[in-house]
Amino acid sequence: MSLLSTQNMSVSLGGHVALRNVDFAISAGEIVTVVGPNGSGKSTLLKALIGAVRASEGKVTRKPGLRIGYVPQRLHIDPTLPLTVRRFLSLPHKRAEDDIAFALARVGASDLDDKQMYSLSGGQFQRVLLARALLEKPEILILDEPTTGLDQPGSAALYSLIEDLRRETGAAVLMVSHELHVVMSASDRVVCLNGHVCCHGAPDIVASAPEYRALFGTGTHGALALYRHDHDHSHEVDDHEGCTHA
Ligand SMILES: Nc1ncnc2c1ncn2[C@@H]1O[C@H](COP(=O)(O)OP(=O)(O)OP(=O)(O)O)[C@@H](O)[C@H]1O
Repeated sequence: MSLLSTQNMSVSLGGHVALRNVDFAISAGEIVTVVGPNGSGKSTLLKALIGAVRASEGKVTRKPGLRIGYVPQRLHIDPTLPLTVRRFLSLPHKRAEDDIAFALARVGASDLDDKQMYSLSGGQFQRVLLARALLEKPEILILDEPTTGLDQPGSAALYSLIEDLRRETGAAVLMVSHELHVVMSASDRVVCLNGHVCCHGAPDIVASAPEYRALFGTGTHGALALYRHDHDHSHEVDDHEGCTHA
């Protein structure tokens, strides 16, 4: 059974159709990456899956009682608000000190617990958000462009941490990313969005799909070949429906 899925889902935001007729599913333990141009509905898909925005048509199905750890694309913290990392991790639910210490240690951020949230670097902030997601003991981690604002070594370290967490906890990972060559190599499946699902499937299949190339060009293909890992498991059937370009 899928952890999360959508059936023929459309989402309208302020009269604008951000997503239409999306069929999507993610199963336990999978790493699925969502790619697509700016404004193609990637964040909207994630928000619909966690229930933060409503489907205007179709539906979203969640495994009953599903524990989700969500890392948003942006989180504005008022710089005038004194808020330590430890206190932040206890909002909105009070958390046990031990759980907070464990989550921070797990993301390599134990030394940050007394720091003010506004004083964190981009990479430290992302790790704290990941620690907060881990406090949910998630069956699925949902990450919206987790490496935004990080330099190349910083994003490589974060992706490697995400893979370690998946291996250790068995949690599925659903993320949005623009770093195609790195992320696609570490994903079981890639979903390419452009207001609807342009194509999806194993990274190499998507990278060579005409719909994907029409959106992203052919430049990443060589890099993908370099970074690709070997698959010893099977994938869903690929869907090559047509893609409309605005
Ligand atoms: N609250 C809103 N009201 C109206 N339109 C919205 C709203 N939120 C998002 N949109 C529009 O919906 C579309 C999809 O937005 P979304 O943030 O999901 O795209 P995205 O693929 O995540 O983009 P990016 O790569 O820039 O983060 C965009 O055209 C955006 O302008």
